[in-house]
Amino acid sequence: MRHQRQLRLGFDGGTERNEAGARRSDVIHHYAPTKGRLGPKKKIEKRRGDGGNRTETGSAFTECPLCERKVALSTAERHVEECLARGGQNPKPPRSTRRDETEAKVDLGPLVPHEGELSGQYTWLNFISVEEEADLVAYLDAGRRQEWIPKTFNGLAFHKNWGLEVDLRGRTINPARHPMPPILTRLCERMRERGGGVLGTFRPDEANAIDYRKSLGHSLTPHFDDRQLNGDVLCNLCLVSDCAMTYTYGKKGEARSVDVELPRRSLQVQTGSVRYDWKHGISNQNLRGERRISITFRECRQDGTKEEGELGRRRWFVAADGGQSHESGAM
Ligand SMILES: O=C(O)CCC(=O)C(=O)O
Ligand SMILES: [Fe+2]
Repeated sequence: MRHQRQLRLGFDGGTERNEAGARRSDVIHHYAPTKGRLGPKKKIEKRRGDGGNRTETGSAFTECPLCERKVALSTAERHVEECLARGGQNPKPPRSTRRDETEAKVDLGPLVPHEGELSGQYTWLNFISVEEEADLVAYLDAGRRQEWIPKTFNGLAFHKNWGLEVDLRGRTINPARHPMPPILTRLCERMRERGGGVLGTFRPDEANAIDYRKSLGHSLTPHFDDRQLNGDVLCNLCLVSDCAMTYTYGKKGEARSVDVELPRRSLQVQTGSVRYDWKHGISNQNLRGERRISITFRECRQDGTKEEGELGRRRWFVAADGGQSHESGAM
């Protein structure tokens, strides 16, 4: 059965009319998507007066009523247009049940792919030596440019960051206040030069370190690193002690979960399905030692900023019913 759905679209303060000349309160599209997966109650509706960055639940994401993917408010307009053009077909169906076709063809170099269902998850064992690990920890603890600071976002721990700064609330990418230091850029070069096809073009321009203390109850709550502002590849360097990272897929109650061991001095790579379809987190009990440090390397999607600029003039206010997102994961 096809459901008639209502999509109410609008523009932010100062822009009373869209390009077609319609008043913003008049811009209502009715359409019947090809799939009837959504109930008739489900609608996207604009909300006025908050700059268009947050839904009523405070989320920077909303659910597309057509494909049901979570999309950033800042990119919702383009997404819905593309989705409409596809007749409501999900533009990126979850890939969790199949391995990326590229995986078979790419030279993996030292990357060991997950043996089970986590397509796009790789481990590079002994990415750094014992001496390099000691130097890195000493560098981080010396805190000459930045001290460890407590964080509450995505779970309690201490953290610091380098390189471009992703503002998850404002949906912008800002210049670096703390440039990536040579001790980290050397590691980025190693990833690119020795990491085979998966990392061959990886040029991280941001990194964050997290310092977990088991006795303080630290953990990493399940999250996606930002799927609009961060790039396709994430690399987590593991220091001081081992842990198990838990990947979860699907809605609460019916979610599948898979634990992956992350040995100290290894580099974990997340891309493809594991990066986009599975949340990742680390429970306190899965920290194997009293202290664990991770450094996560990412590429920012610079086009995310450009898009934000282009859309700045006519931002969408989109609030999906109950559409609170668990995104906003990246540090
Ligand atoms: O601690 C880790 O290994 C992962 C950290 C992480 O997921 C993040 O910073 O987004
Ligand atoms: Fe993460």
